Amino acid sequence: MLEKRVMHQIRNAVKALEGYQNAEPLSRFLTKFYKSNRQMGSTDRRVTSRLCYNYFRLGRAFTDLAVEEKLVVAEFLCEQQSDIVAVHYPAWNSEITQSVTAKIALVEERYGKFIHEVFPERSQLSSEIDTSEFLPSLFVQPKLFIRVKREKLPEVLRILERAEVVHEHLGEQTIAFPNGFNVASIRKIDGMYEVQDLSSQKTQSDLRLQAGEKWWDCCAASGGKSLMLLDRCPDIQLLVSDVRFTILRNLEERFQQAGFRPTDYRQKILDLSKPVTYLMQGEQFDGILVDAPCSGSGTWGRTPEMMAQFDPKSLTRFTDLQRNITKNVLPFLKSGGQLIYITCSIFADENEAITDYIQEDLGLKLIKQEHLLGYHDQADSMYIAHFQKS
Ligand SMILES: C[S@@+](CC[C@H](N)C(=O)[O-])C[C@H]1O[C@@H](n2cnc3c(N)ncnc32)[C@H](O)[C@@H]1O
Repeated sequence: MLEKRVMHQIRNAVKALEGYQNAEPLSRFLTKFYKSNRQMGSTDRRVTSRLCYNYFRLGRAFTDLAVEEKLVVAEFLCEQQSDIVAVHYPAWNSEITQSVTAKIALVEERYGKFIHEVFPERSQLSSEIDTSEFLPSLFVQPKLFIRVKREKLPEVLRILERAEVVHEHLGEQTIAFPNGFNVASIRKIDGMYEVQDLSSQKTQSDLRLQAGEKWWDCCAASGGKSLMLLDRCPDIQLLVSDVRFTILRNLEERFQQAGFRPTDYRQKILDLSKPVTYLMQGEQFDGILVDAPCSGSGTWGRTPEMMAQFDPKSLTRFTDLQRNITKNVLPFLKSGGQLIYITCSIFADENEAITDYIQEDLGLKLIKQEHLLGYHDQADSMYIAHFQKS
């Protein structure tokens, strides 16, 4: 019976993996896959998603193994209980609750060294990244984090406790939930929080903000960092911009849900890969936030399919864009103003090398740079550098 069920689970996962063409995020593909395979019930869908995500957590390792065998290895490394391991490799079943490091050793006993093959372009990693901690963390699904509005924290904590929801209050405004938790199902806290990774929440801890200051979030996307700025200091004058019109529409919706009115901020569509002087009417800002487009390599724990797909040549496209964006916003920063450069990358070319460029070529003074190493906390890893214009 168990064997039959496991065969069925593997068949579903293999079918999904064969259909996935790498052209879109795995989550989007799986939603479509389940729509066109309506016979799959909720358990089938849950197990298929888990198997596919675990499969991609092996990154570029085990390329010579059959998909079925790779699934067994992935389940062993990523899970604490697995019928697939129990059926296909019972010798590992009693070891499955061991630490990831111990399980890596067991896998290496059977297949030889593999851990350094998981992550692409390891030689490019910022020197701050400790691979002995980072690589094993790739087999652990990150947690879900929310940032609660300052004034709503006691109420949110009360509601979560009454509803007996498993959560950790990590201090200040941050609450963590086990991975896979559907926070939207707690309707009573609607509008009181934003889903935002722990490291992302830490990017503004050192920021000095004063009422009346003019700030520009120039790669705003749907406004995660901007909402945090306004939460810290609602009386700043905020401009948000992004190259994509559709994304700013999402921002408007999100700001509205968070209780902000369209008059609380201004928005522009700006392509900062080119100079934008003619569109900025001589504006000057006290602070500019550059949350730059990047490889996203610090977030691949959430999107492990990207590890296998990543094309190292795309790094130059990102680093050129990062240089151009920082250069093109600089004329609009007041003298004495702050520039905050952020990536969710762990590659030195997108982090320290851009910081060197901003200091040496653009002439800004580096105040502080920091890697927010999420692998200690089941969170994303990010980089932040804080500059001042003389
Ligand atoms: C890392 S995301 C920003 C995330 C956002 N700040 C947040 O906290 O949710 C980078 C953004 O840069 C934007 N971007 C990409 N190319 C750009 C360009 N040439 N000019 C301006 N923005 C650009 C992307 O559309 C994307 O929304």
